[in-house]
Amino acid sequence: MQPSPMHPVLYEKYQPSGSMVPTDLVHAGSSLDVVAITCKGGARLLVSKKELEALELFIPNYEEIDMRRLVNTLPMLLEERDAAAKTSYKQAKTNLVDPTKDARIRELEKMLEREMMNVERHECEILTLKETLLRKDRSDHEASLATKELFARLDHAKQENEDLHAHFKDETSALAEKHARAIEALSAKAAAELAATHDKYQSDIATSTSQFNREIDDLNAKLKSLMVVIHGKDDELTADRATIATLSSDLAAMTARLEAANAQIAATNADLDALRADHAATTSTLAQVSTEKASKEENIVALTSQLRTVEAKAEGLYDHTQGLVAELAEMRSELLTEATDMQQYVTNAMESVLTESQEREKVLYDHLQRETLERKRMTEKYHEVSGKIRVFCRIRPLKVATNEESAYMYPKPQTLLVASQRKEFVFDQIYGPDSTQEQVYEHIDPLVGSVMDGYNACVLAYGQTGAGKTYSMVGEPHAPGIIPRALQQLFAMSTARQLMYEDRISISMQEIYNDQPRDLLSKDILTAKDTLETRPVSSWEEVQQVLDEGHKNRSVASTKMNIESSRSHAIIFVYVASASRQSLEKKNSTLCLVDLAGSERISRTQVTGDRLKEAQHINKSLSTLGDVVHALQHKAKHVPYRNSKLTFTLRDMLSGGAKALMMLQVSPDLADVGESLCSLQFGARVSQVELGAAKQTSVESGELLSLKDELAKQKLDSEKETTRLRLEIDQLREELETRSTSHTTMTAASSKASNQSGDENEPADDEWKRLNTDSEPEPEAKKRGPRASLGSTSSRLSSSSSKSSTPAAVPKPTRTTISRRLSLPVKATSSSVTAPTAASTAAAAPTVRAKSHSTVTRPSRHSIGPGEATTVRAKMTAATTSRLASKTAKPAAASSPPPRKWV
Ligand SMILES: Nc1ncnc2c1ncn2[C@@H]1O[C@H](COP(=O)(O)OP(=O)(O)OP(=O)(O)O)[C@@H](O)[C@H]1O
Repeated sequence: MQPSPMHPVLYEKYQPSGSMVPTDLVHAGSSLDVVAITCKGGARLLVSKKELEALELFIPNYEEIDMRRLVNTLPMLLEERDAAAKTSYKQAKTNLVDPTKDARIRELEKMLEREMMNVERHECEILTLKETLLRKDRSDHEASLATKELFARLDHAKQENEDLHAHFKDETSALAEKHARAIEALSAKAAAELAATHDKYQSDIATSTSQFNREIDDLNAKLKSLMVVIHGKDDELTADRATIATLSSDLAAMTARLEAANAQIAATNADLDALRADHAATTSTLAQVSTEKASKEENIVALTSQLRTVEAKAEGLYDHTQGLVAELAEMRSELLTEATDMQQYVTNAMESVLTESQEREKVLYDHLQRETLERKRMTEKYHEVSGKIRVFCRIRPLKVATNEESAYMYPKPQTLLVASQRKEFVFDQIYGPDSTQEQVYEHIDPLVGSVMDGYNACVLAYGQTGAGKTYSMVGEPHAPGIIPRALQQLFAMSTARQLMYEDRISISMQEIYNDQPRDLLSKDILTAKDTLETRPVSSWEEVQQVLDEGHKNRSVASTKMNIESSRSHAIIFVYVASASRQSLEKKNSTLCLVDLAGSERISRTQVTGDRLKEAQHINKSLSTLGDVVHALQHKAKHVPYRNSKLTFTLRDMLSGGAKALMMLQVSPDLADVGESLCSLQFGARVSQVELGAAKQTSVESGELLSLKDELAKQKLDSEKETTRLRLEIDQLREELETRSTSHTTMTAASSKASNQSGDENEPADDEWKRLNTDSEPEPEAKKRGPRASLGSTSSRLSSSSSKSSTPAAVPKPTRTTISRRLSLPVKATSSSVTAPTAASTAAAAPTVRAKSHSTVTRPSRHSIGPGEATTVRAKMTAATTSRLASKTAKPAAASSPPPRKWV
């Protein structure tokens, strides 16, 4: 068999390392006119001789060229060679025509054309196969994309499932069903989608596989047919074998690729299996969830049934509760009514308790008031009965300028300790530097009140100069002292009892300056014959005016110890004449308020001139006061009242007829301790004085009036008796004259006895005369005379003699207006006192001396009463005396006390 002029290009790669060309190829090449050439890299290529010729013609260094390039280039080279050969053939034909060769050439040309067509067809087939493979790749890619999408959706479904699951846990039983349905729907949908996708994918794969298989089958069939053609054509198609081999190798490659695709498909299937497993797991989870759901539903059913049971019970309970609520509302309304009643009851009870407690409180307060008053009364009574002079001690505050400590301590109540001297003094009251005027007056108030009950009372302030006597007695505008308070109290009491009593109050003021009494209202020096000017006052305003007037006239001077020192003893007499509107009883009492001049140590004050004289007089009068106190303390028979004008003026107040209180003023300054000690010792002595029980200066009552009638009757009887006795005496005288002289001795003895009784009043007159002329102490023998009775002051004040025309020559003191002591506070209550009428004033005990200094007779200031009583008493005395002396001598004349004068 002739080798074809055109061999298909077959190439094979051999080992460059000297491996031999296969013998069959060598053989085939030789037999088929094929030559094996070596290309670049030792690759062996089988080429036909024509091709070799063309290579040698056009590419002589073909051994250095890549085998593939050579293979690709070969057809072109052949065409070139053919074209060159044709050209040369045409030239030769033109030169030499060979019909056999021409036919052969034509035949070869046709064969070549056929072969080329075959090659083109094969190439078309290969392209078709490539296209099929590409389509398959695309379908694989699409399948993988679909799978990915499916996975994504599955993940999404899983996520949703998880979300729903998470939500499922939190949802209540009411939402469980809905949730489960959603999960179920989603699961079903996902499963359906998955199944659909899977089915589609499977069908796609199956379609692709079947198509591919069909194509492979077709290709195999075609290959087979080709092989058949090739084998059928045997030698002619040897060249085609290479092509078939190439195609086979391509097919093998494609098969490998197909296997790879199958492996990929398997992997995809594995993924699908995994997906299925996931799906199965999801399905099992769903089944579990469904189971749980079912169990929950069962629970819900059970709970629902329980709920129904409970609801049924609740309904029953609700009905029961409704009944209870109604009952409760009823009870509540009942309770409310009861509570309202109770509240009302409690309110009423509380009100009644409150009212009761208020009444009780009022009763207790009244009781307390009564008790307090009773205590005061009892205290007063005690002092009244004991007749002691009360001593209140007051310590003035330290002067601001001096920053010293106080000289005193107060270890116990009513006790004062002079720290530096270690001496203790006990007084009825002790007022410290912080004490107020109110506190002081609180304890003086009962004493002043007793004046309205008919007692005489005296308050006298004693102490060293500057110790606060005037402050306590007079006070200051913002802190009134004892005098204004006492007068206000008297007016207040008078107003309070005006329905029961008719009170008339009048005032006298005097000072004793340099042992010379002076009327502060009339400004006159008082002599023995003078009486004090008395001003009736009916209101506090009037009192203020009188006090202001009197204080303006006081002797005050500035000293080293006190800027405004009182240089005289100031005495205020307040006369109270009361008449009971019911029993017609009358009482006259006097309140004596004394602001003594202050004692001073002349060596310390170093005063000279008038001040020295004043100081000497002050000290002397105070020392006579000490003598009086000493005498009273030791109950001496004679009390030296007459030794000074001061003691003589105060004799009634210091002799048992009055309640006396001494305000002992002391200075807290350490420098004044010496003087203070003297004052305190004096106060201690005074506190031991017992004046005797004070008596009410009662006077005239309705009983007394009837007694007076009886006395008048008795007087008539006694006068008759006297006449009868006189007759008897006359008869007896005649008998005596006619009888013997032996009766003369008896008559002489009776006349002697009569003379003795007439001398009894002499000491009082002597004393009176002595005091009028001389103020020196009386001899002891003379002091034994009877003590001046309370009536003496009254007698003094009731003197009808006119004022002495020549006052004693006393040096006038320097007078300073003490404005601070004049502005005493006004109390509205006092102004309401009814002013006594002129007639009643005239009828009252003190007879007022007019401003014109005309002297009028004033009855006793104290207790003696009107002239009738004195007359009755005198007549009774006369009757008794005449009765006693009826058998002895002539009756003695009734003696009345001589009129008492000031000095
Ligand atoms: N208890 C007190 N509270 C406040 N000040 C007081 C008190 N006692 C006295 N004083 C003041 O002390 C000073 C002297 O007082 P006061 O003039 O009353 O003394 P006195 O004893 O009357 O003196 P004299 O004997 O010289 O007249 C005054 O300025 C007075 O205001």
